[in-house]
Amino acid sequence: MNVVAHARGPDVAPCVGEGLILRDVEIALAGRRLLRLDRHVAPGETLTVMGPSGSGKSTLFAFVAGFLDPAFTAKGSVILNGGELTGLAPRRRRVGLLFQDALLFPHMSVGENLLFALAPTVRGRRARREAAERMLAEVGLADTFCRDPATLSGGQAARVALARTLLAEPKLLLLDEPFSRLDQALRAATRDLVFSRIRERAIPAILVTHDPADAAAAGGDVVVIGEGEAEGEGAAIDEAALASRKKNEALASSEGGR
Ligand SMILES: Nc1ncnc2c1ncn2[C@@H]1O[C@H](COP(=O)(O)OP(=O)(O)OP(=O)(O)O)[C@@H](O)[C@H]1O
Repeated sequence: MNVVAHARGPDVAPCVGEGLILRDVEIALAGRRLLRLDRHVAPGETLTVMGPSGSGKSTLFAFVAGFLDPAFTAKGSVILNGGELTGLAPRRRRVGLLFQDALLFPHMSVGENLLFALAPTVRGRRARREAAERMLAEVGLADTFCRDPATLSGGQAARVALARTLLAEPKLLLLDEPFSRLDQALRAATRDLVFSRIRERAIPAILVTHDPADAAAAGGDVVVIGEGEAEGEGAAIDEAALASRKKNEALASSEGGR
């Protein structure tokens, strides 16, 4: 067990090189700079990126995941757990993505969707099925292995998408407005599930959202990119993030004291 990777709390500094570093990342389109970022995201933390439509949020994800359109030029480093990602083929980057839509394969059962993504390190038909069943139980969907994805509610489909992403054992998660299609009640529950799994597994994550409540639930730093940045809106976002951070730190220190 890698105890260091799971250690958290205000008094436990992450080891050098852990997590995600975006170092002097600059992306330009037709010679005009779209965005610049210089950030460290510790294991289990989520950096929230906000900005108006067209400010480059999806482009940032494409760059980090390795499928940036050649129309853009990019500079800088993306370093994950000490290793440089830029230059690696997308499938070798171990980046998990969650989108607005669950994007489940409609011709496969829920379980088959999960098995499709399962890391190849789990060998043997039975072990693979058990791993998928365990993950479904973890997201509150035990006994849905044979279900047709078309029969799931939006919230259930979002949970299956999370389970599928986690089964691939990603080292980094990119969350592209994954809660925006859910109604208010489901949204809160799904957010809690996603961010608790991110913290438990000590995965660094980046969240793109337009909703300050998502940013607050993520609990990490918030960056606002693009020309549309409004002072008042930024301040409200920072306040929400700060309140959530304080709550997380209080939780972490009470856990550490146990
Ligand atoms: N393949 C492409 N070729 C040229 N320009 C592009 C391409 N893809 C996106 N763009 C432009 O790049 C800019 C950034 O787009 P991007 O999709 O990253 O914005 P976004 O912040 O994710 O927007 P939204 O919130 O609407 O999803 C926009 O001006 C967009 O029109």
